[in-house]
Amino acid sequence: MDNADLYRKSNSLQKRDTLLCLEDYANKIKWKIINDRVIDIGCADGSGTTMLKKYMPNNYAKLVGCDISEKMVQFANEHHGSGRTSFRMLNIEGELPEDLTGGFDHLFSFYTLHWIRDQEKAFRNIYNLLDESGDCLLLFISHGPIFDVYRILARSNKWCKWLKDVNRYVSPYHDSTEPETDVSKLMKSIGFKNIEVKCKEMMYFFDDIEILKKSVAAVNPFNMPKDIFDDFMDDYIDIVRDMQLVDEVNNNIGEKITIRHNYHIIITYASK
Ligand SMILES: C[S@@+](CC[C@H](N)C(=O)[O-])C[C@H]1O[C@@H](n2cnc3c(N)ncnc32)[C@H](O)[C@@H]1O
Ligand SMILES: CC(C)=CCC/C(C)=C/CC/C(C)=C/C(=O)O
Repeated sequence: MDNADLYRKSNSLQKRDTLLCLEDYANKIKWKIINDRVIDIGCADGSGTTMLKKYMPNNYAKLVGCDISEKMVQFANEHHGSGRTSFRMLNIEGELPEDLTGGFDHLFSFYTLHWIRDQEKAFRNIYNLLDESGDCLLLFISHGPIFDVYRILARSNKWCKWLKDVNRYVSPYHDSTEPETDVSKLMKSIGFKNIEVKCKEMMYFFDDIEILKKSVAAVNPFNMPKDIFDDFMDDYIDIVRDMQLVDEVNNNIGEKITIRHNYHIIITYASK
């Protein structure tokens, strides 16, 4: 996924949940009197990073959005970079650049950590990005039907060739019966303190099939030729229908279709 403009236009679900999370948790963040240094991991187009400003003191020192995608970082700098706000490449499960280590008072990450295979490395990096007594607020998917649909398509003769690495893109907690315990134990083992982990059941309704298709396309991780992607999406939607997630209601002004999306997210607050 590196189409920043498509993601910008098709991330209402992610934006809604990020705002709900910030409304609930922003008052837990231990803001300094002045010169807070803030980092956002997995910034994508940068609009979520900019949203953070509404919940931060105005006198912050710097706000750095990071992403593994060069295209996302370039788009974010062009559209949201200014003064104390900048964007740079960083692989949160890679080696930390020296200049970032211990450099932040607060770390945020929304809808990113479920993309990460090496959870221990990523959480250790989060710990090491924080200055002493720094804190973090993280939101990521634990369980979601999108991953079940990926797995069904990966088992089909038609799509197995393009989805060979399907489990690379399934949340590490999708099959877990105790995701809260998994995350809490991992963070405790790394040395985090004041650990709060909540698994929340969420529901979101897509107003029509085309909106759902664009939302799925915006986070599509599979590399396949453009000329077969529409067919892939049609088969994707057929499986969503088979899962009884599409409600077709006939009202007096014609057929109304909504797609019900039930999923679980993990929200984590902790300090160093
Ligand atoms: C679904 S977007 C979330 C964007 C934004 N945080 C939001 O909530 O709308 C996930 C982002 O994480 C980035 N990402 C995936 N793996 C990453 C990694 N290992 N390190 C840093 N960013 C990564 C992707 O490039 C993508 O831009
Ligand atoms: C009914 C159904 C399968 C809906 C999928 C909805 C959707 C596009 C979820 C996004 C999941 C995801 C990986 C988000 C992200 O990383 O931002």
